[in-house]
Amino acid sequence: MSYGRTFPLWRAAAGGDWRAYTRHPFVAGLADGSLPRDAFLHYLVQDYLFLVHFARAWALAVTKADTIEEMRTCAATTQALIDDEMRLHVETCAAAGIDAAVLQAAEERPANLAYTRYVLDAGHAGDFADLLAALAPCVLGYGEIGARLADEATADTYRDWIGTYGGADYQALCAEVGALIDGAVARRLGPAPEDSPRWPGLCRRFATATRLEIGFWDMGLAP
Ligand SMILES: Cc1ncc(C[n+]2csc(CCO)c2C)c(N)n1
Repeated sequence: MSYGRTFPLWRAAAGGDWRAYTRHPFVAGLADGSLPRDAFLHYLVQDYLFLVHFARAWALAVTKADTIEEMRTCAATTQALIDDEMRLHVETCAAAGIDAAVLQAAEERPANLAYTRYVLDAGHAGDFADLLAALAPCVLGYGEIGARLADEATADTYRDWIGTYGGADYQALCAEVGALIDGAVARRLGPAPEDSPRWPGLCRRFATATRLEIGFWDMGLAP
């Protein structure tokens, strides 16, 4: 999956950390069904809290956008997050006896806090491009993982999760976000963004968020 022009460059700049994120043992356990159920549910509860803050980050992106088209994509992503993605969490947890009140009252793990607040700070301290560089590993990494597992999964234990991220709707969102990033970077860094003095900083933001994704999977394996 390339999801545009910029993402493959940022992914390459993240080096081995990208592979450690997208081929983490947690991901392998989703693919072959060996991930213990309690680890998965613990991850989902933390991920619900994560999504609350990611919805805030995409809403912040609306306020940092420069064009109506950028605003529209960020507003649509905020809504999809709240209405579609969070539903997977709420419904899967409800089926396991974890109701909405328990989800909302759960305590955030430090790895979760670190990641979500890093992304929000990237948006507060920087501009739209900084925020997108911090958001990209999350959106596009899950797209890459979902597409691969849709092909390679050997068990259907976690088919709902895999179907959410490997499915056509989510893959279309990834293509849209990839195009949003390409346009935003071209608009702010010019036609040869790799030559801009801002380029290394954006690569660094992407790489940091990638490491925080690894930390999130690690946390998932330690209920
Ligand atoms: C730790 C963690 N990383 C990424 C995602 C995936 N994700 C988060 S927000 C969003 C919608 C668009 O931003 C998507 C797909 C997740 N759920 N949990």
